[in-house]
Amino acid sequence: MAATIVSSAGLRLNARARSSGAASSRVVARCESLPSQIRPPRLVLPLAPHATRDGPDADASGPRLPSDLRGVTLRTQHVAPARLSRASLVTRAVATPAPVTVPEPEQRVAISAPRPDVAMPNMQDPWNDPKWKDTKWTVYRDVAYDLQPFYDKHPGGEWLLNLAIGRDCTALIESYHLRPEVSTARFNKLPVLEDFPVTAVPRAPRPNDSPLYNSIRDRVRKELFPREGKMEHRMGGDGAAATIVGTAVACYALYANFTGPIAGAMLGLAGAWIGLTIQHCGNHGAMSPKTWVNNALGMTDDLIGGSSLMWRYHHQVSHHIHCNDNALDQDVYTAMPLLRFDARQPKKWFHRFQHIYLFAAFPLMQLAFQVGDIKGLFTRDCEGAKLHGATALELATVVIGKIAHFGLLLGPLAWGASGAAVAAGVASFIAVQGMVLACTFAVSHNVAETKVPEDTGGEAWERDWGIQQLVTSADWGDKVGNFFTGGLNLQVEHHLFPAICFVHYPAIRKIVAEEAEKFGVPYANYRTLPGIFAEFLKFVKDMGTADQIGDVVEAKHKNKSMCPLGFA
Ligand code: HEM
Repeated sequence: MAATIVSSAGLRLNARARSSGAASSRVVARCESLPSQIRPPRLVLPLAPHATRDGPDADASGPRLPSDLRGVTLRTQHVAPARLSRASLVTRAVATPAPVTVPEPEQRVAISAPRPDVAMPNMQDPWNDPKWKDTKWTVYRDVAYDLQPFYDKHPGGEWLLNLAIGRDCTALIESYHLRPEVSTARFNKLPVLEDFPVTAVPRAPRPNDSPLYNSIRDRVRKELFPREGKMEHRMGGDGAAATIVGTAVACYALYANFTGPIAGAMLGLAGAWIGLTIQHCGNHGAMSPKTWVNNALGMTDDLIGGSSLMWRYHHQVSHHIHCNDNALDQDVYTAMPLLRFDARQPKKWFHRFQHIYLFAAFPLMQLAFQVGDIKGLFTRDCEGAKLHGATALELATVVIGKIAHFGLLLGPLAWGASGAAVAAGVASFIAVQGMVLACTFAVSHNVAETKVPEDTGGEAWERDWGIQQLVTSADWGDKVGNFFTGGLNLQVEHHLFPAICFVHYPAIRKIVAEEAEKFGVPYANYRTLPGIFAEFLKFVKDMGTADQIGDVVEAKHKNKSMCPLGFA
């Protein structure tokens, strides 16, 4: 049996069904109509591998088929491919004989992407309703809670808890706590907000509904951290932290005494090392069991020119929860229109040169962050996530951080360095740090196999979160890369376990690889940084000319302007 399914984004799926017995046949969905350079060889249908959805009576809480395939009776089958290649995006499904229903074009529903922290259209607005406006509300699995009684008691600290305020926190809760039964049990002690308009709050993904994720996490708990409750998953990074801080202090001493482009470049390298490692892991609450240590290390981001507050919202709420989602992960769309990292974004004539001018744009990344941080302070919005829970102290860190950062950079003027030497040193610092950070961040989510066409997974919150993390991230290198990038080279492991200290990722990686193979989910893995960087450049070049796929999906920005100055 062979059928052609045309997706809502105009993709043509050739569903080949080979008879393998009277009752079932095997279907391989293959994406054929995209230009070869942007097309993953096979299309992922991110269904939970052991889950079934056999028609309209299936459990409503279970995984849902991509909208194009609704009507096709599919039952997923556990398949262990003989060899996992970095480019194989495979889902095989066992189909019970049933007619393949191809939706007519007019029946196709455009994917809407309500912004996660703005009221759904035509619903009550708990963010602005005086009844709820000042409540520290959160929604966990369709129930609204008041977090106030837990405010000073959260073992992960107040700043992380604040991320949950004013949104559906399900994905944050279930991806951050290694013992989900402990963290979710705490909800039983929190006041339920009975008449809260829960349906007005856009739903978050539900990691605990992912069999793949649950399976990996169970093994990580049992095999790597059997002494449960001892917080060992947040230990082990002290030596790395001391080395990195020591290096940064030494580089600053060099810069202070020999101010100029070379010392500025050295300081830029040290700043990038901080940015990749201790600030990142600290802001995730994963460098230490002590909250104050995580907060202090997290604030090194402010010293190197970023903002720890903006980073927590941007990175953890927007990027981690919706990794590589075209409309909800701000890392995908904020580089537009300058850089096009996704074929679903509109193409401009100059994108064909982006693989060249990218080398001029990346060194300026930090300047873009500076503008974004200041804007975010006024708008209480970092583009991908509103700062609903940010306290006055957290907001103050943005201002204090900028003063400290520029104070350090311009400090040599106070003890006699010339303006030209300081200017050269600062320029060199900004360019080197920006280049290193941008390159290291970008490769992990911008190679061909990390881009899954939008319409393969249904609505953002419906997708299997575990599979979504695997198929949108790529690993490279091993322990050495892990030390120098704070685990960002093992991006898949980092996305699955953001609250585990990076020193444990190489061990977790073995479990991830085995489970991915068992579940038949592709796991992208490059041997070296140059290897993945070459693929990244090729991908950026391809994106410069690739035809646009489908409609542009944008998050809806109802209540967009919260800023008295009219920003946003
Ligand atoms: C919204 C309600 C939340 C509740 C009820 C809650 C509950 C808890 C509980 C009970 C623990 C101790 C866990 C254990 O001992 O195994 C914990 C730890 C922790 N929480 Fe939360 N939490 C919430 C929100 C968050 C958020 C939004 C984040 C991150 C963005 C977060 C990050 C952490 C971290 C990093 C720890 C440290 C220990 C660990 O890794 O389990 N929590 N939380």
